[in-house]
Amino acid sequence: MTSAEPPARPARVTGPCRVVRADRGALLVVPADDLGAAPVRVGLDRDGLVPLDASRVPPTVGDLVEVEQPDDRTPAHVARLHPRRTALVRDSAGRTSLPQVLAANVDVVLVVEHLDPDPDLGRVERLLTLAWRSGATPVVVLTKADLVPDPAGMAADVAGVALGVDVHAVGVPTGYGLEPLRALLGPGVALVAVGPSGAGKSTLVNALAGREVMATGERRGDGRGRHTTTHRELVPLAGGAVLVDTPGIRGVGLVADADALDATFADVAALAARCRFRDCAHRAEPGCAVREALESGALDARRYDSWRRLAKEAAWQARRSDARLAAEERARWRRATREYHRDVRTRP
Ligand SMILES: Nc1nc2c(ncn2[C@@H]2O[C@H](COP(=O)(O)OP(=O)(O)OP(=O)(O)O)[C@@H](O)[C@H]2O)c(=O)[nH]1
Ligand SMILES: [Zn+2]
Repeated sequence: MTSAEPPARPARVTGPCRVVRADRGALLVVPADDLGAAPVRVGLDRDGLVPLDASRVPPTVGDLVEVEQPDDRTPAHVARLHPRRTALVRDSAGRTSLPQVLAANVDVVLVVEHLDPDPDLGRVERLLTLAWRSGATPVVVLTKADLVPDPAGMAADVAGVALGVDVHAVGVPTGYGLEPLRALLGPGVALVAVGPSGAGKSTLVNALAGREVMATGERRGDGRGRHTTTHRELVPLAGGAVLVDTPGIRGVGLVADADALDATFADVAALAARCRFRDCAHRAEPGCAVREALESGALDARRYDSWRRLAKEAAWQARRSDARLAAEERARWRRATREYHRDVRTRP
């Protein structure tokens, strides 16, 4: 393990750096223009937060930070966070906490689903919504193509629920379909792979990387944690691309919002826009374009149910975050009122 310790006097890093791992008290960073460089540890302020515009936020893997070190005797510190181009978020369970940013500045979200057993279309729609919400470009990858007779036909079926998204079928043992995915690994492109356990995320990423960068299902029976304290979570791949792999991303749930749902379900959104009433609930209202499409068969019942379910989740999350905001607003008022009364009391 000693060989993995950083050198006693680490290389000086200043200027824009990418976070390759974020821990409670410190960041591991590499220069933004040399993502394959050996990571350097940079301490954080006591609160673990970093200035971003007028606020302070917890930094996360993938973040671009500005590191300053006036001279060799002063430890390097993080001066500020660059605004995030994209953010993969998880809705945290706490009542007061905001959605947790699992990774920042991800460019491509690989939505990984197996062809054998049959792909779960609802899960693909769910993960596409998560990907759209992040601001990154989703790409669907259907694995285990080598195990089914008609991977192209199955991919066409999935493409029917993944509007505006590239869908690729791949079989890693035979190399089937891997070439078009390699084309995604341009310089500086950051990817994540999301999907259910056993879908083949690690196998796929390792095949693209040409070496083992993600531990596969078989290799983790040894009881050793994959994540040691010096383990980077932003891993260089071939072609200058990087993979973001954290324990949290593997099992990420849904954070939906109305815009992300409209992107995933552009067909249903277009129908809903044609309903007679703007607040149509698509139940029994006259002039409901969604119900008409369901009845004529133009809209698939499974897809409609999937949309309803995710829309309900999104609405629930929106209400919950409204409740949080209201609670925070009340707390701010209480503080302000208390300070006002204190000021009045201490006035000469
Ligand atoms: N035949 C075939 N098997 C595959 C393919 N991709 C993955 N597998 C197998 O599926 C199993 C699960 O693959 P993993 O890559 O570990 O799956 P994962 O999505 O990373 O799973 P977690 O680490 O649990 O999230 C392994 O036994 C792989 O060998 C494929 O394209 N074809
Ligand atoms: Zn309607």
